[in-house]
Amino acid sequence: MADLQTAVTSGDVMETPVLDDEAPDLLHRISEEGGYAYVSMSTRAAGGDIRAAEAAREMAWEQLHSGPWNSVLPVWRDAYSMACLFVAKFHYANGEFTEALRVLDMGLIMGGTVLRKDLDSAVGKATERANALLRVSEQSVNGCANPKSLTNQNAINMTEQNSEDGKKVDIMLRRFESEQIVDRRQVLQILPKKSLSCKLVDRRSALSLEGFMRDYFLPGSPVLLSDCMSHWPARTKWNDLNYLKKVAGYRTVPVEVGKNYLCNDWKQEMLTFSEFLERIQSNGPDVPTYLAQHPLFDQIQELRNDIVTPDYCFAGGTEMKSVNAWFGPAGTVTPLHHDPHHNILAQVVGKKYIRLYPASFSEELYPHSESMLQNSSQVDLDNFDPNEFPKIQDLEFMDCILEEGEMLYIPPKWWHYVRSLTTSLSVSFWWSASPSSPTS
Ligand SMILES: O=C(O)CCC(=O)C(=O)O
Ligand SMILES: [Fe+2]
Repeated sequence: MADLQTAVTSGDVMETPVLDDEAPDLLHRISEEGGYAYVSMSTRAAGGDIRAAEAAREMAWEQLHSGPWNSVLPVWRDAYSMACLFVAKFHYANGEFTEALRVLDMGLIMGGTVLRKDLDSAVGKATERANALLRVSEQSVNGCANPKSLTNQNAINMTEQNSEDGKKVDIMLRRFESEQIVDRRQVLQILPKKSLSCKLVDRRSALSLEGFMRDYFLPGSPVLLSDCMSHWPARTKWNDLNYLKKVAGYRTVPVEVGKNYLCNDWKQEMLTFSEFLERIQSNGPDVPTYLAQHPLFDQIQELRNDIVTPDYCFAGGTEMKSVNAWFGPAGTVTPLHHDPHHNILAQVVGKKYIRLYPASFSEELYPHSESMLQNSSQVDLDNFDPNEFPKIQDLEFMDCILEEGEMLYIPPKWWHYVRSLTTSLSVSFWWSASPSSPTS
């Protein structure tokens, strides 16, 4: 017990070998961009001044928000990572491990690539410490030690929450199970008009890569792929919310709150994964909280180990563009839109309704005119006036219910609308075919 406690709170330093190597060059490049104040604050931060570290982080943050995301210079993203590492170092030295993790996650989410290794390894160390603290405080709740003698109040709070966890997690799991039982009549009441009445997407079991290429990839046609995910560790692990809480509970993730990204009341928030799981549990379908299109598996290695890149993504000489998580409660809607890449959407937990219109129907689907939204339709399939959007009325589409353990292939530029019917955890793999491929 004493050993554990010492191991947890002894003030060892958070090492940052890449930063130590890269800092002079990075600071030089930042001053070339006119970031003299940032350079001066960072230099003071490196010398042990926490307020300077925080000021540097603020300055980099402002640069990240000074214009459209794609116009932000990469050097400012690396500057943000560097400042996050400085700030996290102070928290770490003070035994504030969950706070250090929050700052490091912001660095991973918003920062650049140069200091990624340091961020990942610091996350590993801080997670270890936060978990050790949690174990100590759990033991203290059982009467072995005084939790107030520990430094990290967050870990204690988490233990206090955990004393109810037996009950809570049980409820979560029952909810997951009962949500699987959704009958067709109930589903049709929730879905847009005419759902499941047109052409259903082909469903193929254990389809070979050759069969996939020949019948779907080359013709550019969607297909539901079943019996090809049973080997994913996530298929067994992610049904247990306790597991997700354990590997990712302290980590910060960006979530979307509101009906969908085209609505005025829509906003983004940063939550810990534990807070997010609690929201999933408590949210009514009116205000869903959706962890949508987030590269969670670049951020959280343990979760990366639970998923497997489908062989189908190697069709056409793959260049993987992004692997994203889409986690949320029943009732999340991704409005009608298209993406430029091939997509395998893999359903790990729960089920979703998906409607697809071919790429060639673009004109009839009333794309927004602003450049940022040109890949989204103005039509809200859940509620639209046929007089305003007459062309979509009789348009044929394909649709399906993507069941747990199945994948859907969506060809590039095919329009898709997605609604979760249960609590749902899915992963999308976007890839582009090499230029020599006929479908690139
Ligand atoms: O699952 C969703 O809500 C949307 C998925 C999607 O749009 C995609 O994978 O491209
Ligand atoms: Fe999409």
